[in-house]
Amino acid sequence: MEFTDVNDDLTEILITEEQIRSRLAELCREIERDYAGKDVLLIGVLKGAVMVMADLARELKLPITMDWMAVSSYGSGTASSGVVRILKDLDTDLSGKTVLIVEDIIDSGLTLSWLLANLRSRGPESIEICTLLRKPEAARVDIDVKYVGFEIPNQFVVGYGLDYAEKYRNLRGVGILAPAVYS
Ligand SMILES: O=P(O)(O)OC[C@H]1O[C@H](OP(=O)(O)OP(=O)(O)O)[C@H](O)[C@@H]1O
Ligand code: HPA
Ligand SMILES: [Mg+2]
Repeated sequence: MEFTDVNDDLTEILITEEQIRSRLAELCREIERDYAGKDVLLIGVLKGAVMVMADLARELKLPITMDWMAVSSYGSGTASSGVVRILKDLDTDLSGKTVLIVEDIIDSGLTLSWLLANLRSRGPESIEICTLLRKPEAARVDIDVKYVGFEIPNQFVVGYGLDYAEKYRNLRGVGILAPAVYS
């Protein structure tokens, strides 16, 4: 699916495929510097982080392993319920591990703040966050995020893994969803 097929559903294309590719490459160079000599466990948060995980992991010139956790707080709406449910837990034991959480978006921050507390209690050596997108104006909790791709306005976005009611995840860039689609 390309943007042209869903143009009516979007008010604006916010970030193109090429901008994502180039920003992820910059972030990877930072991560490579910060983690030189380490084995990094990337933890992807399903389902939204699938695209960023796939591209980030292939761009990184570091020995990495991957694991996945599935949590959901949005269901089929556009606002966080604040209630985070684990739909699938990790397969990996985190004790002593160097962990980098990979997310598509930090919106209210409620999902990650809950996830961080949960993962920290499992005894990793270190734990940091890499997110493609962040909405500073939407933050309801303060989270220390080491790697941020783009700061975006407080509007509901879709594409590159991000969904509305499970749709639009396969768009190659990120666009603002037209309010008419969800109101
Ligand atoms: O900062 P927050 O307000 O908590 O929002 C961010 C979270 O919401 C989305 O997940 P969602 O619950 O939609 O699940 P999904 O990845 O399967 O779409 C997104 O992928 C983040 O995990
Ligand atoms: O803006 C968003 N779009 C899609 N999913 C989301 N989950 C949190 N914020 C968003
Ligand atoms: Mg979602």
